[in-house]
Amino acid sequence: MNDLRIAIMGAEGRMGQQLVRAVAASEGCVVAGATERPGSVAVGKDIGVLAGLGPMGVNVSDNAEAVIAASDAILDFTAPAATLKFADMAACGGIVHVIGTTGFSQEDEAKIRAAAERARIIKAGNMSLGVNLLTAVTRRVSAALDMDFDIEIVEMHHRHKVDAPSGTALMLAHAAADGRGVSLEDTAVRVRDGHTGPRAKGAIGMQSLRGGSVVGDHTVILAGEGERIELTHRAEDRSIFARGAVKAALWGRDKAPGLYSMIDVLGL
Ligand SMILES: NC(=O)c1ccc[n+]([C@@H]2O[C@H](COP(=O)([O-])OP(=O)(O)OC[C@H]3O[C@@H](n4cnc5c(N)ncnc54)[C@H](O)[C@@H]3O)[C@@H](O)[C@H]2O)c1
Ligand SMILES: O=C(O)C1=N[C@H](C(=O)O)CCC1
Repeated sequence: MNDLRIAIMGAEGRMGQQLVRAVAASEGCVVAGATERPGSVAVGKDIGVLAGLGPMGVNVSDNAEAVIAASDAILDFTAPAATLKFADMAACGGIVHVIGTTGFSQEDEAKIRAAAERARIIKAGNMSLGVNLLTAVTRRVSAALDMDFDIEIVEMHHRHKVDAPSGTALMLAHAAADGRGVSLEDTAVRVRDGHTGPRAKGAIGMQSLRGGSVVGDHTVILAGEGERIELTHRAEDRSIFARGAVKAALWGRDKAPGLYSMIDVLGL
């Protein structure tokens, strides 16, 4: 089988750099292209040099359409507006689109579902093995406990993060809601301020902290009368997300068009 030709979208970003290194270190795939937003100082530069690996002979382009047309898969950790454009382009080519971007609206999510009728999209708010295991555990524990246990999800990220709650917190909240057999839309509480009154029974709370260089911490708290369970994951290095994204691209190469998650990729 030929090596999977992978393009990195947003190659200059915190995740973009990790993705270049992860693809270069993996068997069965090559870095075939890289993009950045028009006007970025990275455009025209060798992606291997930018990632600290030495020349790779692949320059960063601001022409996403051309890069996608020459790729079998794209790894996309950019921004919602960019990801929606890439989803259309990836759907035209029927290629694998790994979406790590977070912060989508409900309308954005509907557009991604529509693109997945033609592309093979693997999308997750967190691509690490640990968080996807935590997601599976959260679903199970939430199913086992009754509504007398209050569920709160606390996340902390670095000062540059622009969306809240994190994509991971939303994944965990959806898993808790699924486990309980309720809809997250009906039970989520994202903000508390002022005279809130007592906690509503069955609410699933999410709280976001921002500061410093924190890569990503998440805790699911299940608080009952006289006892409390806390399930925590701490990301120490962004390479865990990048390795998951490469695994997802390789997994997706022989799949039918559709919208998949890392739970599918990892078989959890
Ligand atoms: N799913 C996961 O496992 C996971 C892990 C880490 C980060 N993320 C998410 O990935 C996204 C990026 O995070 P980051 O910390 O790398 O951010 P970042 O700001 O460092 O990187 C984003 C990059 O995308 C580029 N970009 C924006 N629009 C573009 C366009 N139209 N074409 C090409 N490039 C474009 C930006 O110039 C920037 O270099 C965020 O949504 C974040 O929440 C997800
Ligand atoms: O750094 C970020 O931004 C991260 N985003 C993802 C999220 O929103 O959960 C994953 C963790 C890091």
